[in-house]
Amino acid sequence: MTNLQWTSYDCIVVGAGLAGLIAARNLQRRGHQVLVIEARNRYGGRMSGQYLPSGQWIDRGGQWVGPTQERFLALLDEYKIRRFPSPNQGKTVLVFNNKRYEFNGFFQGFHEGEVPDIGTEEWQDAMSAWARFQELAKTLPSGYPQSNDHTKKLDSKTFAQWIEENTSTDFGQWYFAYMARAVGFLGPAEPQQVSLLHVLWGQNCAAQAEHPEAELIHGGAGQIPDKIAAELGERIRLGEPVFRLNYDSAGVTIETSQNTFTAQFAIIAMPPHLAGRIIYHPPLPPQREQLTQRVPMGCCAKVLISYEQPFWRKQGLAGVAQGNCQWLELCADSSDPETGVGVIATFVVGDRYSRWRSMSSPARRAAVLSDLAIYFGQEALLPISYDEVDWPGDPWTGGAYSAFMPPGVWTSFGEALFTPVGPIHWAGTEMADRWPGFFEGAIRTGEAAADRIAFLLREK
Ligand SMILES: Cc1cc2nc3c(=O)[nH]c(=O)nc-3n(C[C@H](O)[C@H](O)[C@H](O)COP(=O)(O)OP(=O)(O)OC[C@H]3O[C@@H](n4cnc5c(N)ncnc54)[C@H](O)[C@@H]3O)c2cc1C
Ligand SMILES: [Mg+2]
Repeated sequence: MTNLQWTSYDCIVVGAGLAGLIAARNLQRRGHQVLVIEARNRYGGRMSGQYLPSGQWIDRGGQWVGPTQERFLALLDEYKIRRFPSPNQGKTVLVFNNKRYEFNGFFQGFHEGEVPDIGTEEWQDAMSAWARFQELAKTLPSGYPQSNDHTKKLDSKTFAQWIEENTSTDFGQWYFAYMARAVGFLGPAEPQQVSLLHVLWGQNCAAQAEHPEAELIHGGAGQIPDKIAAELGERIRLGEPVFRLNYDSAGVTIETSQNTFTAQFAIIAMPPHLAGRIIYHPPLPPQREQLTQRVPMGCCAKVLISYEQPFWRKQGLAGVAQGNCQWLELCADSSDPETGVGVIATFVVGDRYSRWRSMSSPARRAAVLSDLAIYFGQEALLPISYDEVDWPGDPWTGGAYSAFMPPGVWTSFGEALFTPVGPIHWAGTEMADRWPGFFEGAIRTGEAAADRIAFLLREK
Protein backbone atom coordinates (compact mmCIF):
# COMPACT_ATOMS: atom_id res chain seq x y z
CA MET A 1 0.00 0.00 0.00
CA THR A 2 1.27 3.45 -0.84
CA ASN A 3 0.41 6.58 1.12
CA LEU A 4 -2.63 8.50 -0.14
CA GLN A 5 -1.87 12.23 -0.05
CA TRP A 6 -4.97 14.33 0.63
CA THR A 7 -3.95 17.51 -1.17
CA SER A 8 -5.44 17.57 -4.63
CA TYR A 9 -3.44 19.49 -7.20
CA ASP A 10 -4.48 21.42 -10.27
CA CYS A 11 -1.85 19.60 -12.27
CA ILE A 12 0.77 16.94 -11.64
CA VAL A 13 3.78 16.98 -13.93
CA VAL A 14 5.52 13.63 -14.29
CA GLY A 15 9.21 14.00 -15.18
CA ALA A 16 11.50 16.84 -14.06
CA GLY A 17 13.43 17.14 -17.30
CA LEU A 18 13.52 20.53 -18.97
CA ALA A 19 10.02 20.17 -20.47
CA GLY A 20 8.44 19.15 -17.15
CA LEU A 21 10.25 21.82 -15.14
CA ILE A 22 9.17 24.58 -17.54
CA ALA A 23 5.56 23.36 -17.61
CA ALA A 24 5.36 23.26 -13.80
CA ARG A 25 7.13 26.58 -13.31
CA ASN A 26 4.84 28.35 -15.76
CA LEU A 27 1.70 26.91 -14.14
CA GLN A 28 2.93 27.87 -10.68
CA ARG A 29 3.71 31.40 -11.88
CA ARG A 30 0.05 31.66 -12.85
CA GLY A 31 -0.96 30.71 -9.32
CA HIS A 32 -1.90 27.08 -9.94
CA GLN A 33 -1.20 24.26 -7.48
CA VAL A 34 1.36 21.98 -9.10
CA LEU A 35 3.38 18.95 -8.12
CA VAL A 36 6.32 17.52 -10.07
CA ILE A 37 7.19 13.85 -9.62
CA GLU A 38 10.59 12.66 -10.81
CA ALA A 39 11.98 9.11 -10.86
CA ARG A 40 15.62 10.04 -10.43
CA ASN A 41 17.29 11.61 -7.42
CA ARG A 42 18.14 14.67 -9.52
CA TYR A 43 16.34 17.15 -11.76
CA GLY A 44 17.04 17.80 -15.41
CA GLY A 45 16.85 14.43 -17.20
CA ARG A 46 18.96 14.83 -20.33
CA MET A 47 20.12 18.26 -19.13
CA SER A 48 22.79 17.22 -16.65
CA GLY A 49 26.14 18.68 -15.67
CA GLN A 50 29.11 18.03 -13.48
CA TYR A 51 32.20 19.90 -12.22
CA LEU A 52 35.57 18.13 -12.60
CA PRO A 53 38.40 18.42 -10.02
CA SER A 54 40.18 20.75 -12.50
CA GLY A 55 37.36 23.30 -12.06
CA GLN A 56 36.11 22.57 -15.55
CA TRP A 57 32.44 21.79 -16.04
CA ILE A 58 31.17 19.14 -18.39
CA ASP A 59 27.69 18.59 -19.76
CA ARG A 60 26.87 14.91 -19.61
CA GLY A 61 23.71 15.52 -21.64
CA GLY A 62 23.08 18.38 -24.07
CA GLN A 63 25.44 21.36 -24.18
CA TRP A 64 24.98 23.55 -27.26
CA VAL A 65 22.61 26.37 -28.19
CA GLY A 66 22.04 28.07 -31.55
CA PRO A 67 20.89 31.50 -32.75
CA THR A 68 17.35 30.50 -33.76
CA GLN A 69 16.59 28.63 -30.52
CA GLU A 70 14.60 31.58 -29.25
CA ARG A 71 12.96 30.10 -26.17
CA PHE A 72 16.18 28.56 -24.92
CA LEU A 73 18.05 31.84 -25.47
CA ALA A 74 15.32 33.67 -23.58
CA LEU A 75 15.64 31.20 -20.69
CA LEU A 76 19.41 31.73 -20.56
CA ASP A 77 18.90 35.49 -20.52
CA GLU A 78 16.24 35.24 -17.85
CA TYR A 79 18.62 33.38 -15.51
CA LYS A 80 21.55 35.61 -16.58
CA ILE A 81 23.56 32.64 -17.83
CA ARG A 82 26.42 33.67 -20.12
CA ARG A 83 27.35 31.97 -23.41
CA PHE A 84 30.46 31.84 -25.58
CA PRO A 85 31.06 30.87 -29.23
CA SER A 86 31.88 27.19 -29.70
CA PRO A 87 35.67 27.16 -30.29
CA ASN A 88 36.33 26.51 -34.00
CA GLN A 89 39.41 28.58 -34.89
CA GLY A 90 41.87 26.47 -36.89
CA LYS A 91 41.65 23.53 -39.23
CA THR A 92 39.09 20.77 -39.16
CA VAL A 93 40.40 17.22 -39.36
CA LEU A 94 38.73 14.70 -41.64
CA VAL A 95 39.75 11.04 -41.57
CA PHE A 96 38.22 9.03 -44.37
CA ASN A 97 39.10 5.42 -45.20
CA ASN A 98 42.31 5.76 -43.15
CA LYS A 99 43.51 8.93 -44.91
CA ARG A 100 43.80 12.10 -42.85
CA TYR A 101 42.96 15.58 -44.21
CA GLU A 102 43.17 19.01 -42.61
CA PHE A 103 41.08 21.80 -44.11
CA ASN A 104 39.84 25.28 -43.24
CA GLY A 105 36.19 24.47 -43.47
CA PHE A 106 33.39 22.36 -42.14
CA PHE A 107 30.49 20.29 -43.36
CA GLN A 108 27.41 19.13 -41.58
CA GLY A 109 25.02 18.63 -44.46
CA PHE A 110 25.65 22.25 -45.48
CA HIS A 111 29.25 23.11 -46.27
CA GLU A 112 31.36 26.12 -45.28
CA GLY A 113 34.90 27.26 -46.15
CA GLU A 114 37.50 25.07 -47.88
CA VAL A 115 36.68 21.72 -49.41
CA PRO A 116 38.63 18.73 -48.04
CA ASP A 117 40.97 17.18 -50.58
CA ILE A 118 38.85 14.09 -50.86
CA GLY A 119 38.52 13.96 -54.67
CA THR A 120 36.29 15.99 -56.99
CA GLU A 121 33.99 13.14 -57.91
CA GLU A 122 33.49 12.22 -54.24
CA TRP A 123 32.79 15.78 -53.17
CA GLN A 124 30.43 16.47 -56.08
CA ASP A 125 28.58 13.26 -55.36
CA ALA A 126 27.90 14.34 -51.76
CA MET A 127 27.04 17.95 -52.69
CA SER A 128 24.64 17.12 -55.52
CA ALA A 129 22.87 14.54 -53.37
CA TRP A 130 22.66 17.11 -50.58
CA ALA A 131 20.94 19.55 -52.94
CA ARG A 132 18.41 16.84 -53.89
CA PHE A 133 17.85 16.04 -50.23
CA GLN A 134 17.06 19.69 -49.48
CA GLU A 135 14.70 19.91 -52.47
CA LEU A 136 12.84 16.85 -51.26
CA ALA A 137 12.59 18.25 -47.72
CA LYS A 138 10.97 21.40 -49.16
CA THR A 139 8.10 19.33 -50.54
CA LEU A 140 6.82 18.81 -46.97
CA PRO A 141 4.50 21.41 -45.44
CA SER A 142 5.53 22.84 -42.06
CA GLY A 143 4.34 21.24 -38.82
CA TYR A 144 4.14 17.57 -37.92
CA PRO A 145 4.27 15.15 -40.87
CA GLN A 146 0.68 14.50 -41.95
CA SER A 147 -0.47 11.30 -43.57
CA ASN A 148 -1.07 11.56 -47.34
CA ASP A 149 0.08 9.76 -50.48
CA HIS A 150 3.31 11.76 -50.71
CA THR A 151 4.34 11.40 -47.05
CA LYS A 152 3.36 7.73 -46.99
CA LYS A 153 5.71 7.06 -49.87
CA LEU A 154 8.56 8.86 -48.11
CA ASP A 155 7.70 7.09 -44.84
CA SER A 156 7.85 3.67 -46.47
CA LYS A 157 11.56 4.08 -47.18
CA THR A 158 14.55 4.00 -44.88
CA PHE A 159 17.12 6.76 -45.17
CA ALA A 160 19.62 4.04 -46.20
CA GLN A 161 17.50 3.29 -49.30
CA TRP A 162 17.50 6.94 -50.29
CA ILE A 163 21.28 7.17 -49.79
CA GLU A 164 21.79 4.08 -51.92
CA GLU A 165 19.69 5.57 -54.73
CA ASN A 166 21.23 9.04 -54.58
CA THR A 167 24.97 8.59 -54.07
CA SER A 168 27.54 6.70 -56.10
CA THR A 169 30.79 7.03 -54.12
CA ASP A 170 31.94 5.70 -50.74
CA PHE A 171 32.34 9.27 -49.53
CA GLY A 172 28.87 10.30 -50.71
CA GLN A 173 27.35 7.35 -48.85
CA TRP A 174 29.27 8.11 -45.69
CA TYR A 175 28.41 11.83 -45.85
CA PHE A 176 24.73 11.01 -45.30
CA ALA A 177 25.28 8.09 -42.94
CA TYR A 178 27.40 10.48 -40.85
CA MET A 179 24.51 12.96 -40.80
CA ALA A 180 22.12 10.28 -39.51
CA ARG A 181 24.57 8.75 -37.07
CA ALA A 182 26.94 11.35 -35.74
CA VAL A 183 25.01 14.56 -36.17
CA GLY A 184 21.67 13.13 -35.30
CA PHE A 185 18.93 14.24 -37.70
CA LEU A 186 16.92 13.58 -34.53
CA GLY A 187 18.03 10.32 -33.07
CA PRO A 188 20.80 9.55 -33.93
CA ALA A 189 20.21 6.36 -35.88
CA GLU A 190 21.88 4.06 -38.35
CA PRO A 191 20.44 5.06 -41.77
CA GLN A 192 18.78 1.67 -42.22
CA GLN A 193 16.82 2.18 -38.97
CA VAL A 194 15.20 5.53 -39.64
CA SER A 195 12.37 6.66 -41.92
CA LEU A 196 13.26 8.92 -44.85
CA LEU A 197 10.25 11.05 -43.92
CA HIS A 198 11.63 11.51 -40.40
CA VAL A 199 15.04 12.79 -41.53
CA LEU A 200 13.42 15.12 -44.10
CA TRP A 201 11.16 16.49 -41.37
CA GLY A 202 14.19 16.96 -39.10
CA GLN A 203 15.94 18.85 -41.88
CA ASN A 204 12.98 21.26 -42.04
CA CYS A 205 12.34 21.97 -38.38
CA ALA A 206 15.77 21.43 -36.81
CA ALA A 207 18.28 22.16 -39.55
CA GLN A 208 22.03 22.04 -39.06
CA ALA A 209 22.18 25.05 -41.40
CA GLU A 210 20.68 27.07 -38.51
CA HIS A 211 23.80 26.23 -36.46
CA PRO A 212 22.31 24.66 -33.35
CA GLU A 213 25.86 24.09 -32.06
CA ALA A 214 27.01 27.70 -32.44
CA GLU A 215 27.46 28.48 -28.75
CA LEU A 216 28.30 26.90 -25.41
CA ILE A 217 27.31 27.96 -21.92
CA HIS A 218 29.76 29.14 -19.25
CA GLY A 219 29.26 26.66 -16.42
CA GLY A 220 27.33 24.33 -18.70
CA ALA A 221 23.68 23.73 -19.54
CA GLY A 222 23.64 21.41 -16.52
CA GLN A 223 23.28 24.37 -14.15
CA ILE A 224 19.82 25.25 -15.50
CA PRO A 225 17.60 22.54 -13.91
CA ASP A 226 18.61 23.63 -10.37
CA LYS A 227 17.65 27.21 -11.15
CA ILE A 228 14.18 26.29 -12.36
CA ALA A 229 13.75 23.77 -9.54
CA ALA A 230 14.64 26.43 -6.95
CA GLU A 231 11.52 28.31 -7.99
CA LEU A 232 9.40 25.19 -7.48
CA GLY A 233 10.96 24.29 -4.11
CA GLU A 234 9.08 21.54 -2.33
CA ARG A 235 6.70 21.15 -5.24
CA ILE A 236 9.16 18.63 -6.68
CA ARG A 237 9.46 15.09 -5.38
CA LEU A 238 12.63 13.25 -6.41
CA GLY A 239 13.31 9.51 -6.37
CA GLU A 240 9.66 8.54 -6.92
CA PRO A 241 9.05 6.72 -10.19
CA VAL A 242 5.43 6.94 -11.31
CA PHE A 243 4.21 3.51 -12.25
CA ARG A 244 0.42 3.81 -12.48
CA LEU A 245 -2.04 6.47 -13.58
CA ASN A 246 -5.82 6.14 -13.17
CA TYR A 247 -7.97 8.72 -14.92
CA ASP A 248 -11.54 9.76 -15.67
CA SER A 249 -13.25 12.99 -16.64
CA ALA A 250 -12.75 14.40 -13.11
CA GLY A 251 -8.98 14.01 -13.09
CA VAL A 252 -6.07 11.70 -12.37
CA THR A 253 -4.80 9.53 -9.52
CA ILE A 254 -1.08 8.90 -9.79
CA GLU A 255 0.74 6.14 -7.95
CA THR A 256 4.46 6.28 -7.31
CA SER A 257 6.69 3.79 -5.55
CA GLN A 258 5.75 5.52 -2.24
CA ASN A 259 2.61 7.62 -2.57
CA THR A 260 -0.67 8.24 -4.32
CA PHE A 261 -1.51 11.77 -5.52
CA THR A 262 -4.57 13.27 -7.17
CA ALA A 263 -5.00 16.19 -9.57
CA GLN A 264 -7.34 17.64 -12.17
CA PHE A 265 -4.75 17.23 -14.94
CA ALA A 266 -1.47 15.45 -15.61
CA ILE A 267 1.37 16.39 -17.92
CA ILE A 268 3.56 13.42 -18.80
CA ALA A 269 6.89 15.01 -19.74
CA MET A 270 9.25 12.29 -20.89
CA PRO A 271 10.30 10.39 -24.04
CA PRO A 272 7.36 8.45 -25.56
CA HIS A 273 8.72 4.97 -24.81
CA LEU A 274 8.98 5.82 -21.10
CA ALA A 275 5.49 7.36 -21.06
CA GLY A 276 4.37 4.02 -22.50
CA ARG A 277 5.76 2.11 -19.54
CA ILE A 278 3.36 3.68 -17.06
CA ILE A 279 0.27 1.51 -16.47
CA TYR A 280 -2.83 3.53 -17.42
CA HIS A 281 -6.31 2.73 -16.25
CA PRO A 282 -8.43 2.72 -18.30
CA PRO A 283 -5.93 1.71 -20.99
CA LEU A 284 -4.87 4.46 -23.41
CA PRO A 285 -6.39 4.50 -26.90
CA PRO A 286 -4.83 1.78 -29.09
CA GLN A 287 -3.29 4.41 -31.38
CA ARG A 288 -1.22 5.78 -28.49
CA GLU A 289 -0.32 2.30 -27.23
CA GLN A 290 0.85 1.32 -30.72
CA LEU A 291 2.83 4.54 -31.07
CA THR A 292 4.79 4.16 -27.86
CA GLN A 293 5.82 0.64 -28.90
CA ARG A 294 7.49 2.13 -31.98
CA VAL A 295 9.48 5.21 -30.94
CA PRO A 296 13.04 4.14 -30.04
CA MET A 297 15.72 6.37 -28.56
CA GLY A 298 18.96 6.98 -30.42
CA CYS A 299 21.75 4.57 -29.59
CA CYS A 300 24.51 6.92 -28.46
CA ALA A 301 26.98 7.41 -25.61
CA LYS A 302 28.63 10.74 -24.93
CA VAL A 303 32.29 10.82 -23.94
CA LEU A 304 34.02 13.88 -22.50
CA ILE A 305 37.80 13.91 -22.42
CA SER A 306 39.70 16.76 -20.81
CA TYR A 307 43.33 17.90 -21.07
CA GLU A 308 45.47 20.42 -19.19
CA GLN A 309 45.13 22.69 -22.22
CA PRO A 310 43.50 22.60 -25.65
CA PHE A 311 46.79 21.18 -27.03
CA TRP A 312 45.42 20.84 -30.59
CA ARG A 313 45.50 24.61 -31.02
CA LYS A 314 49.35 24.62 -31.05
CA GLN A 315 49.10 22.55 -34.23
CA GLY A 316 46.62 24.98 -35.78
CA LEU A 317 43.73 22.57 -35.30
CA ALA A 318 40.23 23.57 -34.30
CA GLY A 319 39.49 20.57 -32.07
CA VAL A 320 36.74 19.68 -34.52
CA ALA A 321 37.10 16.34 -36.25
CA GLN A 322 34.92 14.16 -38.43
CA GLY A 323 35.47 10.88 -40.21
CA ASN A 324 34.85 7.17 -40.44
CA CYS A 325 37.30 6.08 -37.75
CA GLN A 326 36.63 2.83 -35.95
CA TRP A 327 34.79 4.41 -32.99
CA LEU A 328 34.42 8.18 -33.28
CA GLU A 329 32.83 9.98 -36.23
CA LEU A 330 32.56 13.44 -34.68
CA CYS A 331 34.60 15.33 -32.07
CA ALA A 332 34.01 18.89 -30.93
CA ASP A 333 36.10 21.32 -28.91
CA SER A 334 34.09 22.15 -25.80
CA SER A 335 36.74 24.06 -23.86
CA ASP A 336 35.58 27.00 -21.78
CA PRO A 337 38.07 29.87 -22.30
CA GLU A 338 37.53 30.96 -18.69
CA THR A 339 38.91 27.71 -17.23
CA GLY A 340 41.79 27.14 -19.69
CA VAL A 341 41.16 23.37 -19.62
CA GLY A 342 40.88 21.57 -22.95
CA VAL A 343 37.72 19.50 -23.40
CA ILE A 344 36.73 17.32 -26.33
CA ALA A 345 33.14 16.09 -26.49
CA THR A 346 32.54 13.05 -28.65
CA PHE A 347 29.94 10.36 -29.24
CA VAL A 348 29.93 6.62 -29.88
CA VAL A 349 26.85 5.91 -31.95
CA GLY A 350 24.77 3.15 -33.52
CA ASP A 351 26.45 -0.17 -34.28
CA ARG A 352 29.75 1.30 -33.10
CA TYR A 353 28.13 1.85 -29.70
CA SER A 354 26.93 -1.75 -29.48
CA ARG A 355 30.41 -3.16 -30.17
CA TRP A 356 32.07 -0.64 -27.88
CA ARG A 357 29.66 -1.19 -24.97
CA SER A 358 30.39 -4.91 -24.98
CA MET A 359 34.10 -4.27 -24.28
CA SER A 360 35.71 -3.85 -20.84
CA SER A 361 35.90 -0.37 -19.39
CA PRO A 362 39.71 -0.02 -19.96
CA ALA A 363 39.28 -1.26 -23.55
CA ARG A 364 36.51 1.29 -24.19
CA ARG A 365 38.73 4.09 -22.92
CA ALA A 366 41.68 2.88 -25.00
CA ALA A 367 39.43 2.72 -28.07
CA VAL A 368 38.26 6.31 -27.67
CA LEU A 369 41.74 7.67 -26.97
CA SER A 370 43.30 5.86 -29.91
CA ASP A 371 40.78 7.43 -32.31
CA LEU A 372 41.43 10.84 -30.72
CA ALA A 373 45.16 10.31 -31.35
CA ILE A 374 44.42 9.65 -35.04
CA TYR A 375 42.48 12.92 -35.25
CA PHE A 376 44.61 15.17 -32.98
CA GLY A 377 47.98 13.47 -32.39
CA GLN A 378 49.68 11.54 -29.58
CA GLU A 379 49.00 14.14 -26.86
CA ALA A 380 45.40 12.96 -27.01
CA LEU A 381 46.52 9.80 -25.20
CA LEU A 382 47.21 11.76 -21.99
CA PRO A 383 43.95 13.23 -20.70
CA ILE A 384 43.44 14.55 -17.17
CA SER A 385 39.92 13.17 -17.08
CA TYR A 386 37.76 10.78 -19.06
CA ASP A 387 33.97 10.52 -18.60
CA GLU A 388 31.62 8.16 -20.39
CA VAL A 389 27.90 8.75 -20.24
CA ASP A 390 26.05 5.61 -21.20
CA TRP A 391 22.62 7.02 -22.07
CA PRO A 392 21.26 3.83 -23.68
CA GLY A 393 22.13 2.03 -20.42
CA ASP A 394 20.25 4.59 -18.31
CA PRO A 395 16.73 3.28 -17.64
CA TRP A 396 15.26 6.77 -17.06
CA THR A 397 16.28 7.94 -20.53
CA GLY A 398 17.12 4.88 -22.61
CA GLY A 399 19.29 6.56 -25.26
CA ALA A 400 20.49 9.84 -26.70
CA TYR A 401 19.95 12.48 -27.91
CA SER A 402 16.29 11.81 -28.49
CA ALA A 403 13.81 9.43 -30.08
CA PHE A 404 13.49 8.90 -33.83
CA MET A 405 10.82 7.41 -36.09
CA PRO A 406 11.43 4.16 -37.98
CA PRO A 407 9.55 3.75 -41.31
CA GLY A 408 5.77 3.83 -41.14
CA VAL A 409 5.42 5.35 -37.69
CA TRP A 410 4.74 9.00 -38.50
CA THR A 411 2.06 8.30 -41.09
CA SER A 412 0.28 5.51 -39.17
CA PHE A 413 0.56 6.62 -35.55
CA GLY A 414 2.11 10.11 -35.50
CA GLU A 415 -0.99 11.97 -34.32
CA ALA A 416 -1.04 10.08 -31.02
CA LEU A 417 2.30 11.69 -30.15
CA PHE A 418 0.62 14.95 -29.17
CA THR A 419 -3.09 14.14 -28.78
CA PRO A 420 -4.22 14.47 -25.11
CA VAL A 421 -6.19 11.60 -23.57
CA GLY A 422 -8.87 12.97 -21.22
CA PRO A 423 -7.02 14.85 -18.46
CA ILE A 424 -3.62 13.49 -19.60
CA HIS A 425 -1.44 15.84 -21.67
CA TRP A 426 1.96 15.12 -23.14
CA ALA A 427 5.20 17.13 -23.21
CA GLY A 428 8.86 16.50 -23.98
CA THR A 429 11.23 17.40 -26.78
CA GLU A 430 10.14 14.46 -28.96
CA MET A 431 6.75 16.08 -29.60
CA ALA A 432 7.99 19.53 -30.57
CA ASP A 433 7.28 20.71 -34.11
CA ARG A 434 10.23 23.12 -33.97
CA TRP A 435 13.65 21.95 -32.73
CA PRO A 436 12.45 18.51 -31.64
CA GLY A 437 15.30 16.59 -30.01
CA PHE A 438 16.83 19.80 -28.64
CA PHE A 439 16.47 21.81 -25.42
CA GLU A 440 14.49 24.33 -27.46
CA GLY A 441 11.90 21.69 -28.36
CA ALA A 442 11.60 20.59 -24.73
CA ILE A 443 10.97 24.17 -23.59
CA ARG A 444 8.40 24.81 -26.32
CA THR A 445 6.38 21.71 -25.40
CA GLY A 446 6.58 22.55 -21.68
CA GLU A 447 5.31 26.07 -22.35
CA ALA A 448 2.55 24.84 -24.64
CA ALA A 449 1.36 22.23 -22.12
CA ALA A 450 1.24 24.86 -19.36
CA ASP A 451 -0.76 27.22 -21.62
CA ARG A 452 -3.27 24.48 -22.44
CA ILE A 453 -3.74 23.39 -18.83
CA ALA A 454 -4.08 27.00 -17.64
CA PHE A 455 -6.78 27.52 -20.27
CA LEU A 456 -8.62 24.32 -19.27
CA LEU A 457 -8.43 25.22 -15.56
CA ARG A 458 -10.06 28.58 -16.32
CA GLU A 459 -12.83 26.79 -18.25
CA LYS A 460 -13.61 24.37 -15.40
C1 LIG B 1 24.18 13.19 -24.90
C2 LIG B 1 23.16 14.23 -25.29
C3 LIG B 1 23.53 15.35 -25.99
C4 LIG B 1 22.59 16.32 -26.35
N1 LIG B 1 23.02 17.48 -26.94
C5 LIG B 1 22.15 18.52 -27.04
C6 LIG B 1 22.63 19.82 -27.34
O1 LIG B 1 23.84 20.04 -27.45
N2 LIG B 1 21.72 20.83 -27.49
C7 LIG B 1 20.37 20.61 -27.32
O2 LIG B 1 19.60 21.56 -27.46
N3 LIG B 1 19.91 19.39 -26.97
C8 LIG B 1 20.77 18.36 -26.80
N4 LIG B 1 20.33 17.14 -26.38
C9 LIG B 1 18.88 16.94 -26.22
C10 LIG B 1 18.33 17.56 -24.93
O3 LIG B 1 19.14 17.19 -23.85
C11 LIG B 1 16.90 17.05 -24.76
O4 LIG B 1 16.16 17.39 -25.91
C12 LIG B 1 16.15 17.63 -23.55
O5 LIG B 1 16.97 17.73 -22.42
C13 LIG B 1 14.94 16.75 -23.28
O6 LIG B 1 14.17 17.24 -22.20
P1 LIG B 1 12.80 16.56 -21.85
O7 LIG B 1 12.30 17.24 -20.63
O8 LIG B 1 11.95 16.51 -23.04
O9 LIG B 1 13.14 15.01 -21.51
P2 LIG B 1 14.08 14.40 -20.37
O10 LIG B 1 15.21 15.31 -20.08
O11 LIG B 1 14.39 13.01 -20.81
O12 LIG B 1 13.14 14.37 -19.07
C14 LIG B 1 12.28 13.31 -18.75
C15 LIG B 1 12.28 13.10 -17.24
O13 LIG B 1 11.29 12.13 -16.89
C16 LIG B 1 11.81 11.31 -15.86
N5 LIG B 1 11.06 10.06 -15.84
C17 LIG B 1 11.08 9.06 -16.75
N6 LIG B 1 10.22 8.08 -16.39
C18 LIG B 1 9.62 8.48 -15.24
C19 LIG B 1 8.63 7.92 -14.39
N7 LIG B 1 8.06 6.73 -14.64
N8 LIG B 1 8.28 8.60 -13.27
C20 LIG B 1 8.81 9.80 -12.99
N9 LIG B 1 9.76 10.39 -13.78
C21 LIG B 1 10.16 9.73 -14.89
C22 LIG B 1 13.27 11.16 -16.24
O14 LIG B 1 14.06 10.75 -15.14
C23 LIG B 1 13.61 12.57 -16.71
O15 LIG B 1 14.08 13.39 -15.67
C24 LIG B 1 21.24 16.15 -26.01
C25 LIG B 1 20.85 15.02 -25.30
C26 LIG B 1 21.79 14.06 -24.92
C27 LIG B 1 21.34 12.88 -24.11
MG1 LIG C 1 15.66 17.52 -19.69
